[in-house]
Amino acid sequence: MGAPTENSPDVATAKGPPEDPTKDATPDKSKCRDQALTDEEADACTPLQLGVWRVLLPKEPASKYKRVRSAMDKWSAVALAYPLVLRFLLEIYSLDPRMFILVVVLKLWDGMESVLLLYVSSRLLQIIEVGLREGRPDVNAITQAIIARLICVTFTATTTWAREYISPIFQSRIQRHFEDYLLQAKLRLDIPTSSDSSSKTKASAYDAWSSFEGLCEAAQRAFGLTSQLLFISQQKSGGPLFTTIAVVRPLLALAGSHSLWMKPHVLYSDNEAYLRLLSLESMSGTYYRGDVIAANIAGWITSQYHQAIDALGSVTSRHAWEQYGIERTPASNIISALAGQLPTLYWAINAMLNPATFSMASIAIMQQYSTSLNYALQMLFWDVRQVGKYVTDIKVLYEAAEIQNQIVDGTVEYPRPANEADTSKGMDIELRNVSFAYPGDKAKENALRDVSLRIPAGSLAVIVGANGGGKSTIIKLLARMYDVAPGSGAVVIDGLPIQDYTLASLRQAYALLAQDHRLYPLPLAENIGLGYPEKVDDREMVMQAARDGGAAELLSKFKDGVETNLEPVTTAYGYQLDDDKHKTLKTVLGKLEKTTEVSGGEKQRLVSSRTFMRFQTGKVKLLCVDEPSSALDPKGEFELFERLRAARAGKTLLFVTHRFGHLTKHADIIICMKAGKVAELGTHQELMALDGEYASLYNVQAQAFTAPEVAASG
Ligand SMILES: Nc1ncnc2c1ncn2[C@@H]1O[C@H](COP(=O)(O)OP(=O)(O)OP(=O)(O)O)[C@@H](O)[C@H]1O
Repeated sequence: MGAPTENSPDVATAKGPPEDPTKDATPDKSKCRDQALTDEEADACTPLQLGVWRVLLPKEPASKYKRVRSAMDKWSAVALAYPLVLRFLLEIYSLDPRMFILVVVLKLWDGMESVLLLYVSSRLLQIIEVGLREGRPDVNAITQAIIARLICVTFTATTTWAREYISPIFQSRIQRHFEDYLLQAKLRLDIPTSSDSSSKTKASAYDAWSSFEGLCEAAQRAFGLTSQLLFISQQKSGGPLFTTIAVVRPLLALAGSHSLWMKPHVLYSDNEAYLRLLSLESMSGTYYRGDVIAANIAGWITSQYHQAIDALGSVTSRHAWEQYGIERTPASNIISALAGQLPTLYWAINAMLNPATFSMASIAIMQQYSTSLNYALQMLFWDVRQVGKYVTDIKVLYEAAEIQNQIVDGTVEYPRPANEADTSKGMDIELRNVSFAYPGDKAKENALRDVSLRIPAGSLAVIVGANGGGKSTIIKLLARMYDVAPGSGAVVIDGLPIQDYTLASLRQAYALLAQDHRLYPLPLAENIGLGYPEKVDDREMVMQAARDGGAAELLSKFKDGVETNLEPVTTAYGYQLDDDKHKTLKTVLGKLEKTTEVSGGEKQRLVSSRTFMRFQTGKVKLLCVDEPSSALDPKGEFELFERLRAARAGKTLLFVTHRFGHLTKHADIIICMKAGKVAELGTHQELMALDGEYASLYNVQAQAFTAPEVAASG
């Protein structure tokens, strides 16, 4: 992104007079079309500009009738989801029936207690009123009312405590249950499905709890409001007319309330000056520290930052959620405030028409009723509006287990019986006219273009070529991390299309060693042992794998040996720690946060050991090695390749590398890739004789050792 220019619409606005935050909050279709939206997308959205923020809302139907229909459709969808909600509630009930009932009863009681408090308070006020009027307080009645109020308050405090005490326990039960369910749902997803942004993998166990709590809350509010309405409408100081008047204000407030928070929307900033500010600000963080210091660009960052501030001018960056609710005129605020005075007006008119009913207690009671109803209604509307979200969350939760993987499982077990395919030497691989583009890829050219090649069982094949040539993509297709689209060629394994085999059996026969493998946040023994999960606890096998992978020496460096967890999950968190006053706490926090660092090469050795552990299954028929040696020293690299070659019996070996030497010398077949195509194919001698792409890549590296000055210094 370049610096803001005069032509940038946002920057141009920024230089104008201070702007009314809601001024731009009008549909602005032309601007929407200016952005990176297709015509179809622009037609489906209503864009708003709120300061630096651009908000895209789904288009509402134009006519009022259609809007009402659309709202009704939304609610009928919520209503139709009741079997799912019932399933959800029954599932939670079955986790702990007693606790479920307790939580629900306590919630409903919460709704009732405001009515009880209203009753006791109004009773007390009436007794005091009578006492004042007669000049002689009814001590008995006052005592009784106060005792009743104290009991009521104590009971309320106890139930509140019980709710607070029980809720976290039940929340943990519910979350653990759904975490377990989601863990399984997510673990079964393949790479294209889990990276698909539209997939339902965003379900969370916390949402399960909050949906349950929210549904209980909505039920409690509805229960509470109904009991209040019934109670107040039957009181002398209340009555049906008063009740109706008292709910006018909250109803008006509801009709006039605009909250972006509750609406489906997409929010982003398209203000170049603001985006530049964010980028520059992020460069002050620890992530860029080293680069910023080395390049000595602190001064440049500061000056660019000031320029971006000037360019932003007075355009507000206050969050769009806060800006959205601001009205353009005070009209609705005034109407709502006046509506809030209706109960007082009612009381005043009533007092004038029926002076006998006039009393200080009655006005206090009315005020109480009206405040209580106002609050109960607002809370009910708030919670009921959320019900749609809870129902959606519950749907998403259950859909997580039903997501169809994009990689469809086959039916044939690998390896096939010996009479159908001989796999004793390893896996036989063929790519027939394969073209492949990554899902959602924006590149002009496919990652692979009409690639045909054959790697006979037991061969040592090496793929070389320039960056982005498609080398790793071939390996990913062989692991069925992705599938070739129908009609774009075929990957054939031992004579059958790769899709025919069951994924589990195929992956057992496959070992992948790549440069970007991660260490799991588990002890090293498990990190290595998980190459062969069934034998993960067999320390002898793990140590053998560590020796083969070149990690044995490294393991002996750690106090806890193979039990060391290099990257444990950290939960330590410090809050409000002062550098001077809380030195000890800071030291403790520092220790808790500390992870053990190992070098890139050492990490690679641990990951390589996992591959050697996998060899011990005896089922590996294809070993794919994708540049695992970039972090290794030359000796480590040589030893790794030698040990991998030594373990090649019964396996096809496929290496991706940029380094010519040990591997290319031993290769039965070299595949030279360029821009997604097979540029050349053959042995080292054959390709050198061609004097093409391979020879040119080889010569660049060879020159470094044969150039005259090197030869002279040697
Ligand atoms: N996950 C992905 N999504 C989209 N495009 C990708 C993805 N992975 C790779 N590509 C693109 O596919 C093309 C081939 O990538 P590939 O990783 O196979 O190249 P390579 O030959 O292994 O490169 P290198 O030598 O740099 O590792 C590149 O243009 C790359 O940008």
